[in-house]
Amino acid sequence: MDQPKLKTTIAVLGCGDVGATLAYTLILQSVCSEVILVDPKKELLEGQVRDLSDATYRGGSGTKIRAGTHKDAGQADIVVITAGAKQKPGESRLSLLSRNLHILSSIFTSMAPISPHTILLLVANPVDILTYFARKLSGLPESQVLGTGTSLDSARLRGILAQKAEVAPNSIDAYVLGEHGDSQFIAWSSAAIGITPLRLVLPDQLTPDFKASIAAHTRGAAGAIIRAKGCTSYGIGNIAASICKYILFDSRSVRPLSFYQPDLDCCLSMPAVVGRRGIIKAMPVELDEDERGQLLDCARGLRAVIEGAEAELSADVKLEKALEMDKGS
Ligand SMILES: NC(=O)C1=CN([C@@H]2O[C@H](COP(=O)(O)OP(=O)(O)OC[C@H]3O[C@@H](n4cnc5c(N)ncnc54)[C@H](O)[C@@H]3O)[C@@H](O)[C@H]2O)C=CC1
Ligand SMILES: CC(=O)C(=O)O
Repeated sequence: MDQPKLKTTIAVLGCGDVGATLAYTLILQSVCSEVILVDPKKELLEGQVRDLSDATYRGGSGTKIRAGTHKDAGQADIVVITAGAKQKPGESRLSLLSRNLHILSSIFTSMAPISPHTILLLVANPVDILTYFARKLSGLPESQVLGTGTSLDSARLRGILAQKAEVAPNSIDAYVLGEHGDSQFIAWSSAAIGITPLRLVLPDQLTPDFKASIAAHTRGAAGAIIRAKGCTSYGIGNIAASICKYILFDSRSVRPLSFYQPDLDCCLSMPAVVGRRGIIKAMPVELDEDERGQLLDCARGLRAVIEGAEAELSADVKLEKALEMDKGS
């Protein structure tokens, strides 16, 4: 396994609610030696850097924080993309696609040339679709491009199952897989507490109604928080920071992450081993027939969105080329 190198840099693109919370968590947990923040809102960027710097002066975190450009970010060990619009109450993640795909495309233009060793971690929504396009736009190997995917949904699932089973959340081994969005599904057939299958721990409770209510809770968690406070940031800040730590420390942790699935031709979440080179390998998963069907439905839905977005992106590129030619003539 690789040894962590001495200077480690994480660039966080977008320093709104999610980017700033992530940067704060990276500092508190001493994940890297340097955090570079990038945001076109100059005043906000300067304010966040000054405020976050104040958190580094006490307690010996050792992490330095500074403002940077997209070009600087392109040379970082990890680039975390939180740049983009967020959902308003009642809006779906997919409704952000057009806006956030344009932002993503402009980010890769500004970051070029990107270091061939950089790992890209997508957070902005719709995260599975943006992960798919980040892989194409960056030209990086597919193992180096990943999205937080259903890690946050899986954490939420752990939380609710821990309450029901009256055990600590970290004793729950259960995953939400597929899309970080409405077509996500819970892999109930492999859910366990310690080494005990969930069906033995909750023998009377594990009915179709119970499963449906847990799935609705998990799927609806973001919407409920956004209605209450306008954004979600702490859960994702902690999760994205942990993924950065798994990468830089080559920890080989197994997490549900969004990455390219060659057999489905899209990015969605399945369990994977995470280490210094990004996705080290996909873990084999046993799904029952119903779960397998849900996975295929999820992939079909994501493929349809990708095909629509591909047309939009190529129209965009054509328009940019036409404008360039116009300027040149
Ligand atoms: N994957 C997940 O589990 C989660 C994803 N999100 C997503 O994260 C994204 C960010 O959310 P918030 O931070 O709450 O939004 P926000 O609006 O507070 O911050 C977004 C920031 O991105 C910046 N930005 C725009 N274009 C940029 C560019 N080209 N380069 C760098 N920065 C740029 C904006 O100026 C803004 O400051 C949203 O798409 C949201 O849906 C949020 C929570 C969880
Ligand atoms: C906003 C979002 O994607 C989440 O909190 O799950």
